[in-house]
Amino acid sequence: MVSLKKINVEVPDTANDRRAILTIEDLSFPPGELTVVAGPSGSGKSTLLNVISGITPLTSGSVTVFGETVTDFRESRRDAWRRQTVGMIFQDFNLIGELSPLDNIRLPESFGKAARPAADARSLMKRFGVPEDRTTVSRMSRGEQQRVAIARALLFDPRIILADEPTASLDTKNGSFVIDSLIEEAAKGKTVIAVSHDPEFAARAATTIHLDHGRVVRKDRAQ
Ligand SMILES: Nc1ncnc2c1ncn2[C@@H]1O[C@H](COP(=O)(O)OP(=O)(O)OP(=O)(O)O)[C@@H](O)[C@H]1O
Repeated sequence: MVSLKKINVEVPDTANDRRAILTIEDLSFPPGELTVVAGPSGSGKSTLLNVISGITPLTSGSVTVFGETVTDFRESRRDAWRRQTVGMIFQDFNLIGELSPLDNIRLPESFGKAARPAADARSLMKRFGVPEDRTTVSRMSRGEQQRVAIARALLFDPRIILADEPTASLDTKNGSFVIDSLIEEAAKGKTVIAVSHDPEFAARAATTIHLDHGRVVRKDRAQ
């Protein structure tokens, strides 16, 4: 379980000195489920993902993941924790264009030791239908690049998967493939949280959380 308690994130603001961009009293994300986070631009969706992964520092509050209060971790421990516990998938993929798909998938191995052994990158390529004959990812289509990004996010078999608009720049077929893959991961017991405006995503999620002005304004549970 990922639990957020009494979260407040403030940023410097020229007009008011400080401005709250995320305020959450109590919010939990259960394992084995896909949760979609929706809301207008600037409502705090990416900030919420970054709070869970420990990238954005809190002004106050705590994030507890499987019994560990990760907001108490020192930076180096949090980095190591993130590497082995959180898989991140981004709208713009964050791949290195000059590297091959295989090297992109293996990239997290070079960031330091992880507690869990890395999965076989070639098996991940097969599972996600990544073409094996491309020398660099810059020569791949967006749909193919997103498959590489998903495979990379799963390299250390993370218990949490965070995806920021992972279908936004994809056509319907590739978008559905991404949603299917994330639902498959949730079915294995992972906590999957995806920011998305895509109605297909929300329709297939166990829960959709709506944010506005940094606050949860609605929570829809699938019937
Ligand atoms: N480091 C920061 N410093 C100042 N303001 C920030 C910072 N990070 C985010 N913000 C502001 O916080 C608000 C929420 O940003 P966030 O990126 O979480 O929104 P979002 O819902 O993901 O938006 P979008 O859908 O446009 O990506 C925005 O007004 C943004 O400008």
